Amino acid sequence: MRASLLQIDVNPYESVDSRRDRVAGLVRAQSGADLVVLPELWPTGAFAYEAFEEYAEPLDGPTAAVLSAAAADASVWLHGGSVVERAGDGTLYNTSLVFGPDGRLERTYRKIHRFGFDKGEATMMGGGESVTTVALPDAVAGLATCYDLRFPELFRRLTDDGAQLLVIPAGWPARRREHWTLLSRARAVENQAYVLACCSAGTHGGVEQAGHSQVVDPWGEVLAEAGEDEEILTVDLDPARVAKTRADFPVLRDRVL
Ligand SMILES: NC(=O)CCC(=O)C(=O)O
Repeated sequence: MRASLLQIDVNPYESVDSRRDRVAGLVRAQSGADLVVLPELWPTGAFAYEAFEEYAEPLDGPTAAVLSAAAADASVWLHGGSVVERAGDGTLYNTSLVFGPDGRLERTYRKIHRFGFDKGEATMMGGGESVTTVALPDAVAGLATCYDLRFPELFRRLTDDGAQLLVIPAGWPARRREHWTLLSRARAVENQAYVLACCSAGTHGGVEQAGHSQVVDPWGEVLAEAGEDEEILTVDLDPARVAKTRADFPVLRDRVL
């Protein structure tokens, strides 16, 4: 199973429309992959709070349309990172969209843990309530977004629900980069699962992004790690390694709580 993580530069040097077109072109170029992953809130950047209202969109909005077409053209599963969703009642959510290779929207996930303490998404957005997995042809993927990474109980729930890959789009700040790479590895080791952690690059809303997207195997080995600039990581995964790791070193079996 081949996965491509697109570490997109979210600097505000291009409009949201041009970025959508550029990202769609990058997705179309990944036709050899089985799964393509984008970062959190890549159209605006995760810290461009002032742009959230303007670019909020329904689940069949402009970003979904562009991603659906790109997934179908490349014939790939596409985890489209996340968008600012405007729900029917007007509430905003940080919502991930997963498309199948025919361009159909197969799954959505509303970020459960909102970041921002007393501002930002914590006050502007609603929190998701559903722990969400999606069955890909070769593996079950568990969905989480950025700040969710700090909450191991979510990942244990995903593992209990059958997740073999933990897919985490993010807009993680560079000033906490050590936490990003450390926690990504920790979630892989403690759940004996692949972690596909896809961050953005660049600076927006005054926040420099961590980059350093990485793919970690079920033993905690980093198979690939990006630098700080826009970059594409392409990695071959063997989902059978998840079952083998869990059988050879059965810590999940030995849980007490
Ligand atoms: N976009 C986010 O969720 C940021 C999370 C973050 O900055 C942190 O956990 O640290």
